[in-house]
Formats: sequence, C-alpha cells, structure tokens
Amino acid sequence: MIRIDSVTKRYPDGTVAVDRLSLDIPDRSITVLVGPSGCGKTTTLRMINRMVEPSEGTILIDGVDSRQQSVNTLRRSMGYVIQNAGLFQHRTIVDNIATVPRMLGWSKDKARARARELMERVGLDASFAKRYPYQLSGGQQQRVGVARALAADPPVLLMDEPFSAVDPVVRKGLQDELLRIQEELGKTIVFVTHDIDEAVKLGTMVAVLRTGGRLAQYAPPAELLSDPADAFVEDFLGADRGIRRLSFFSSGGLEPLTTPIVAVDATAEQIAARGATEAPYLLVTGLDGRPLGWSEPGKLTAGQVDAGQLLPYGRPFVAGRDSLRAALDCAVLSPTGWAVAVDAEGRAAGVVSQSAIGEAIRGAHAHAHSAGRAERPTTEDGGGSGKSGQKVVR
Ligand SMILES: Nc1ncnc2c1ncn2[C@@H]1O[C@H](COP(=O)(O)OP(=O)(O)OP(=O)(O)O)[C@@H](O)[C@H]1O
Repeated sequence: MIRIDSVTKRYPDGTVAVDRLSLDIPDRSITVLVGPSGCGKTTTLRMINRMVEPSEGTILIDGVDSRQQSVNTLRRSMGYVIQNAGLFQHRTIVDNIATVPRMLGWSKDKARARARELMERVGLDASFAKRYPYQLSGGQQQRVGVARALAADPPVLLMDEPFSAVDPVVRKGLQDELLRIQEELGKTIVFVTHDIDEAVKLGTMVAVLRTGGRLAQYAPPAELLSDPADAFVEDFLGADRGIRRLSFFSSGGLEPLTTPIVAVDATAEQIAARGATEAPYLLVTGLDGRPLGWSEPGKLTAGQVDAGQLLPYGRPFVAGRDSLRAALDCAVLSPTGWAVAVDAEGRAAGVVSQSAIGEAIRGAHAHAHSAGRAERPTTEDGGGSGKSGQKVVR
C-alpha cells in the first residue's frame, strides 16, 4: 500500500500545491486523482516517485518511508506514463520499450524479446517494432508509453493524464485496454485525470481534489455518485450523476418477458397467442433467435412477415451482464419504449418495459441504501478493474 500521510507541497514561490493530503492507495487497484486544473494532481503523483519532494508529511510504501530508499530504486519500482507518451523520437518502438530493461543491464536480445511481448500485451501489432514514434498514431504512441512503463515489471504504475491527447474513440480503447492489463497484471496504478467520466470508469477509488490541493472526497466511484461529500463534488460530478450511477447496478434483477417474442416463421395460432400478452408490440426474431424488429400484433400475418416493415429494435442489452443504465438507454431509444434483452450470443431473451426498469432502479437504490452504499462492480466497457462484484457493462 502507498500511504500519503498529511503531505504538503509548498513550491519555492510560496504556492501551496498540495495541502495536508492523506490518502491510502490500495495495492493492485486503480486509484484516480481527479480535480480541476491546478488542484495539485501532478504534484501529488510526482511526490510518490520523488520527482517532487514533499515539504511536509511522509509517503510510505509498504510501511517504509519513501525517503529511506534511493531515488533510483524507488523509480525503478514505479513505471511512469505521461500525456503524449514522451517517447524517444530517435529510437525504434521496440527500443523505446526496452529502455529500462537495458538500463538494468539486460542483454539487447532479452530486452527486445521482453519489449515484443509487451507490444502484444498492450495491443500493438508486431510490425510496429522497427518503426519510429512519428510513424505511429497518438493512440498507438500511448500504448508504447504504457508498454515502456511496464517493461521492467514494476509493481506500481504512475499515469499522468495519459489518454487526454487522443480522440474519444481511441481514448475509450486505451481505457478498456488499461482495465484489461490491470486485471491481468494486478498492478497498483495511480492515475491522474481532470475528466470525471474517466475517473469513474477506471477508478477502484477516486480522490477528488479541490484547488489548493485539498482533498474533497475519497471514495469508490459508486459512492461518489450516490453520496457526494459537498456541493463542490456534486458540481464536479455533473448534472447526470443519477443516470451515471445506474452504471453500477446490474440488469440481473430485471425479468424480461418472453411471451411477446415470435419467430419469423410463427403460425397464425402462435401469433394470436402471443398477441394476448401485456406488451403492446411483438418482437419478431429470425430463425436463429436474433431480434429482427417490432410489430403491432394485428399487423403480422403468418408466413408473410416482411422484416423490412418491422420497427427497428434499437440496441439491445445483454441481460444480467449489462447495467441498468444500458437497459434504460435501450428502452429510451426504442421506438416502442420497450428494451430488448439478448443473451451473450445475441439471441432475444425477452423484452422489458420502461416501468419495469423504473421499478428495478427503485429496488436497486433501496438495496444500495440498506447496504450502506452501492457495490463496486467491474464492467466490460468501464467502471472497474477486476475486483469483486458482478460483470456489468455500462
Ligand atoms: N514548479 C512549480 N513552481 C511553482 N508552482 C508550481 C510548480 N509546479 C506547479 N505549481 C503550481 O502548483 C499548483 C498545482 O499544480 P499541478 O501541476 O500539481 O496541478 P494539476 O492539478 O496537475 O493541474 P493540471 O490539471 O492543470 O495539470 C498550480 O497552482 C501550479 O501552478
């Protein structure tokens, strides 16, 4: 564990960048420092590897004052990733990644073999090995930056706004990749961002800092969203915090109705029987069980279903795996107001009304309230890093 114990940083010009900050950073998880520009995030991160020395207070690594280690030993145990990757422009990708192992005295072959292994781990094609950084996109360069930081297998990774310079799609890919790497390698990651969505998606714990380097709140993301400590945190979380909180609730409690589902080859009797359900529309599926679209019961004729005439079913959610937020989104975007649930193979598993989702939301809130706070799930496209809880996709 990294313990930041009542640490203050006062720069020579008198600026107090960090003010009596105390944080316990758990092992093998992602701790995010978030807050507005100038609130002391970078300074805090740099005090962990002693690029900046605290003016007061101590930083303990596994119970030992970080000042008791040599700076070199300390930094070797901490990979460091910055915005724009900070690659050596005159070195090939493979040699960029091999930098630290080479510094540690590994042979060129061994260091390059390690670098190639890491390229694969961060999702970089082996054909990039001999290229130079300028021949890679921004997102690819960031992957190289992550690979380079991981090269000597340090237990800790310090990441300073590593993904802020890339577009939202690439950024999402990099975030997902980081969650996957974290799950596989179990690193202790301290991650700085000014983007609260990124913080909520990646953080096991999130520290919200306010200007002047003071801690506003330190909590798991679900708790941050449900119980912001004060108006500053609430404001920083933004207006749609209620909706975003639904990302932490599983859709597993929903009970999709199967009766309004008819196969494209259904008989007149089957259509008639299905038409008598509580759903105002029928979901027509193909012979493979995948949804094709919605139809009013009276408009379906056995043997003559025209898929082109059906109402689009929108984006389905995977029952039990996706979150209540995803289910609600499907219902809101569906032309019928009903969400389509599918199984992991994409076959229709049932349909859910907005009011059923509303009930599930109320139930989840009540449960979270009685449990003290919402459980911290892991998510496929965000929200977690492989700890306890159910897989929920947001
Ligand atoms: N070397 C320095 N000398 C004096 N003041 C500094 C120095 N480095 C940073 N500061 C000040 O300390 C405060 C915190 O800076 P820091 O870079 O830690 O913030 P930050 O939260 O990372 O900001 P940003 O999100 O804009 O990167 C700012 O007011 C900054 O101007």
